[in-house]
Amino acid sequence: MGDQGLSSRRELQPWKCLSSKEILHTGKWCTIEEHEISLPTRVYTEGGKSEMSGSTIIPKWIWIKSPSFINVAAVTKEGKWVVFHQTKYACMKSLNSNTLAPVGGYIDENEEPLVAAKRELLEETGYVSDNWVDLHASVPDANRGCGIGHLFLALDCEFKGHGESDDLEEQQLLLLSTDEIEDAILNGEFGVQSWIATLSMVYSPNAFSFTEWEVTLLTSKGAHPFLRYVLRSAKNNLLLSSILIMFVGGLTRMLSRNLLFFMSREYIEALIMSTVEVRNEDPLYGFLLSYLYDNDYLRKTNSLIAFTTQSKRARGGSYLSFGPGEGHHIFNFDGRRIWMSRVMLGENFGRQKILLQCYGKPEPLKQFIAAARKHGFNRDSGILVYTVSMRAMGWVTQPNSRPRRSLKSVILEDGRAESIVADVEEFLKSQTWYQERGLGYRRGYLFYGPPGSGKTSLLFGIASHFDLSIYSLNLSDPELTDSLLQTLMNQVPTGSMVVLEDVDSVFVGRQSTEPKSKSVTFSGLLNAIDGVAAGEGRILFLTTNHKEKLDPALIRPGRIDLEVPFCLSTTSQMKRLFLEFYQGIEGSADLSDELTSVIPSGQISMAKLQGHLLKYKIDPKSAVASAGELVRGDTGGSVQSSSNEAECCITALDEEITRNRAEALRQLPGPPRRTSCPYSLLSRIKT
Ligand SMILES: Nc1ncnc2c1ncn2[C@@H]1O[C@H](COP(=O)(O)OP(=O)(O)OP(=O)(O)O)[C@@H](O)[C@H]1O
Repeated sequence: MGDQGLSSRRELQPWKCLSSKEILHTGKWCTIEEHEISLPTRVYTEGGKSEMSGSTIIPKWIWIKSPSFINVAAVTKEGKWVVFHQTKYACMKSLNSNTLAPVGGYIDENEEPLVAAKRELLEETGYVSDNWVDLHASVPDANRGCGIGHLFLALDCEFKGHGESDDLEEQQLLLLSTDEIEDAILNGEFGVQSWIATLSMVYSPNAFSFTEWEVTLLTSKGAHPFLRYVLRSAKNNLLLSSILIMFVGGLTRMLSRNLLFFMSREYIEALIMSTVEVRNEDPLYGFLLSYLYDNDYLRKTNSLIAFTTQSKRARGGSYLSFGPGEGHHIFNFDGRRIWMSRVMLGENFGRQKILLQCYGKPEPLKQFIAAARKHGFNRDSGILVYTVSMRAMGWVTQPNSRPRRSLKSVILEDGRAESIVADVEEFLKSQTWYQERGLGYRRGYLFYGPPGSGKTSLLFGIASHFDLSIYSLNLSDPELTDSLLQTLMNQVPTGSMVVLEDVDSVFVGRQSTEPKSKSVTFSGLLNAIDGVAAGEGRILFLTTNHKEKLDPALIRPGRIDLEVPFCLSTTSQMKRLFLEFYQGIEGSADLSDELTSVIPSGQISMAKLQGHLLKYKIDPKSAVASAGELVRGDTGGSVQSSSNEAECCITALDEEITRNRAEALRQLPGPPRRTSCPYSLLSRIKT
């Protein structure tokens, strides 16, 4: 009707507010007013013309005043979009869903919108930017007002420290790629219109002042800062702008979206460059960091990160190391140029990756990684101990996380350590044997006995001897759930040791010692040990001071194949520890006899004796002279001791081995046993 369909715009008559009355005031968040409105009336005449004809009065037009606000589309230097995954009251109540959200917040009284935008960006995310683009100001509600929304684009954002958001909702900071933002907009993941507007205005090729090519250039990782500068300058310079827009815009429009992809940096990179990615879950990650620093590859870098590495050589057992900081680094390896990026994944710093790139085939990268690995293993070659990071929701380790321990240094009754080691060895070489018989390729050991009797020490001795990694689980971690435990067990590589220490402190019988905790249940633990998800080829070690508190189901054959008792020190153990300690000192042998005449067998733990000897490092005579204080009124452990306990303990081990052997043989299925049967070794253990 009338002037519909014309592209030229004619002058329009605005509504007039004749009077206003406040009907509700709730402090700074909301004031509701009644406005008396005069509404100009236009009538359309024949021939499509229109003219004003008086006015209509609306006596009570509801008008809402609420604070103006800002929204910021923030893009990091690496080309990632900083957004939140949030639960918002209105989105939940009206749309029944969580939402993605850009940075946003209300403008304080007398505050400039840009100042508010900078403040909110820092407070909410910890990022700052020197490159701001004022996108637009608009009202959220066409009829009722509700303040003004000022929309901004912040480019080249840099992380300066953790934000201190005063937002009330639960939220999670995300760093998304441009593709992910596009998908999220199109999939309706942003639940508020001003947010969609903020991001679309930047992203959409035609919607606002930036072309798609410009956005790609402005937000792409590694875009040359000079190009960014030229582009932004061009926005303020008519001549340069025209040339650039003619050139870039013309080119962009000539090419279809798909063609643009083929010109993209990623595609060109994929064509001419090789990339290797290393995640921090892998020990290689730590090896790479140390290798880069130790070999001076980072001399041109001024962004470093410091960390501590354990060392056998350095005093105090550790030394300071440096690695490349977050971001990009370039170095030459064997005459080849390598580009390296260290990237933090997601909103927390528990998960990281390193990207290594070079032109052409990946050979230089492979050689570089092999060299870093060798360097890592050679440097101090400690044992890799993996623990669970709840932030990373997985296993994490550092190179050389624990120094090695020789088996010789763990003093048990003669031949005991060797027997257990032989059992592990037989298991490690019997994978085919297990497979042929359809048996789960798993073995479990229970180390039980008083504190300080060498259970943990033997674990590390075994790991060092076979060069195995240790995956250590803390079952009492309240964050650890049944399903996470299953996932973790499933991730343990073949031929690794899984260690659950002090199980009795988590479960007495089937009862959790922390009844209110949401952590692992007893059945969850059993499933993780031998359920479908239990890792193949893993060796399980449970340790406890109180075997009697454990539910028989936990240690039944199949879950635990060998129970190994540890005892308070026997006479022969004490003698050997003493002689090890004072080796080379004359008269030690006689003194060791004297020591064992003062301390009867089965009275104190090896840890306690070791602690005593440490007080007299070079003075064995005084160590023996004061040894009486060790046995006066103290058993050295929470497990009741008796003078013949050590001997009982030895007998117990013999019995365990016999029981295990019988049990194992009973369980063997069909095919005839071959000489490589792992249990053939058990007959060797029993002397
Ligand atoms: N049999 C042993 N031979 C050599 N050293 C030992 C022995 N037992 C204990 N020690 C020493 O005592 C300390 C504690 O030992 P360890 O942690 O292995 O004991 P544990 O049995 O695992 O104790 P807990 O039950 O409290 O965990 C270590 O420093 C270790 O060197």
